[in-house]
Amino acid sequence: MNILDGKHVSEKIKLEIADQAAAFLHDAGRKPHLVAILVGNDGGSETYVASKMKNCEKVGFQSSLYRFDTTVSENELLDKVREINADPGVDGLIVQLPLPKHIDPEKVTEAIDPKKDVDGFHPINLGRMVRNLPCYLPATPYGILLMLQAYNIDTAGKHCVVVGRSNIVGMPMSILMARNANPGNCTVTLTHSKTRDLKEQVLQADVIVAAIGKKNFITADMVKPGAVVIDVGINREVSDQTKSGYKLYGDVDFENVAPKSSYITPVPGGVGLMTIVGLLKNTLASARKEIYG
Ligand SMILES: Nc1nc(=O)c2c([nH]1)NC[C@@H]1CN(c3ccc(C(=O)N[C@@H](CCC(=O)O)C(=O)O)cc3)C=[N+]21
Repeated sequence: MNILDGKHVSEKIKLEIADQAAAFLHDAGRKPHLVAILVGNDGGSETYVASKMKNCEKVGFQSSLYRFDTTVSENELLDKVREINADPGVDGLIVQLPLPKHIDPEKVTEAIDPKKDVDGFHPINLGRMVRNLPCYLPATPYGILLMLQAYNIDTAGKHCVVVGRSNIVGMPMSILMARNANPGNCTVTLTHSKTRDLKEQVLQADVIVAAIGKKNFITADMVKPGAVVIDVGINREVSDQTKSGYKLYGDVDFENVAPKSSYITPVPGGVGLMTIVGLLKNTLASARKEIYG
């Protein structure tokens, strides 16, 4: 069993990004600039956005955070998105999800200029991804691809079983793993809450991507010996054992699955850290006009 070390890989890639950000500053006279919009004060969202901002500073990006109260109207939020779209000094814009119920996340996502959509959530970027055209890949799937690449894991011809069909992880991940690309070239099964005999499906997998959102959902009896296990879960539980007051659990029963796997991502210290790298790489690509010119 080998640990896919998100800490190590993300730090290494961040050094490369920092070099490229410094070169961009030298050439363009400004830093790559990421803007985040955060609505309300969901505990998870607070931590992730804070981490994104902190990592921007670390690699020499400018970052700005716009906060809104939960009571903000959809129109007010859309106005802010349009204002940032029009600002030539901004390269990337993300609106942290989830949003309060009275705001349609689809409307907000589609209001973001696809050229600044460094989350890769806009239907234009999604469509371009499906067609294997240059685009911003969604940060978490992108981070997973970078992790597989970092460890030279060859996925061609393998059977990949994705568990969970969310717009931000499971669905795009299933498309990326099936594409004619490396990593990719897998035979993909996308499973979800209505899948029958889920255990039998997952047992077929050479590569498992677990993105369900339930602690310890993937147990050792579901895993073929030698499988590559990618755990996207970030389930928080209150704990007085940690400084932060909470403990993170993945979707995989790590303790029992790890000995059966060939490679496995830990939580924390795995996919979450790579997600941030995906976002930083998209923001740099936007500043350098690599995707849309
Ligand atoms: N518009 C939007 N874009 C996102 O990219 C987005 C989002 N909304 N909503 C929620 C998910 C979740 N997400 C994570 C980012 C970093 C960690 C991360 O850094 N995790 C650390 C630990 C963090 C901790 O200690 O809480 C780790 O796994 O080691 C996790 C999860 C981005 N998301």
